[in-house]
Amino acid sequence: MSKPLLYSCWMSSCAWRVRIALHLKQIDFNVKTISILKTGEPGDQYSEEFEKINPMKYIPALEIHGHTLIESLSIINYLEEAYPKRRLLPKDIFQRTKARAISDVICSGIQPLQNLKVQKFSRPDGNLNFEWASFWISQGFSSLENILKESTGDYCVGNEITMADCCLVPQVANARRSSMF
Ligand SMILES: O=C(O)/C=C/C(=O)CC(=O)CC(=O)O
Repeated sequence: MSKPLLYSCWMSSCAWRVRIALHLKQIDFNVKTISILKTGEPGDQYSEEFEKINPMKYIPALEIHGHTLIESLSIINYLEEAYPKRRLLPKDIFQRTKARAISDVICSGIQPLQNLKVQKFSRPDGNLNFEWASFWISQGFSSLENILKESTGDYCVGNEITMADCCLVPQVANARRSSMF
């Protein structure tokens, strides 16, 4: 079998979630870089070639076993089912639901509000809008802190790494990049 191929970019928090999951599950993979932010020209996610990979024009996408998977959480859920060895969801059903909920909060409630295209659309000059990004990340993190108070141990949910941690770490990096800290 050829190695899985991840369409990724160093600055993409969405792709980073999947990179963490692949590494935790010790799955060897190749990377095809999609530069999502370029000066003076559209990022590679807008190329005709990449639109065929993911019509949403977002990374990540993962080519694996002859299939192309999109959306970071769907990909992580696939990895969890296909490669159960190093679990990313707790055994307990309520802990599992918490891990999924925290992942959803980050992936649906925080990150999309500071996506590159959203930041650019929020300014008349079409440049990145760090003030906008910081505002929404800060709002989201305030709520997330309260959610984590109920679930956290060494990690987001209890004392085992879960998919919630795969989502949190890259989001903290996004916050740093938007000069929140
Ligand atoms: O906003 C865009 O044009 C593209 C976004 C993505 O490809 C998703 C992504 O990686 C967003 C991020 O984590 O920065």
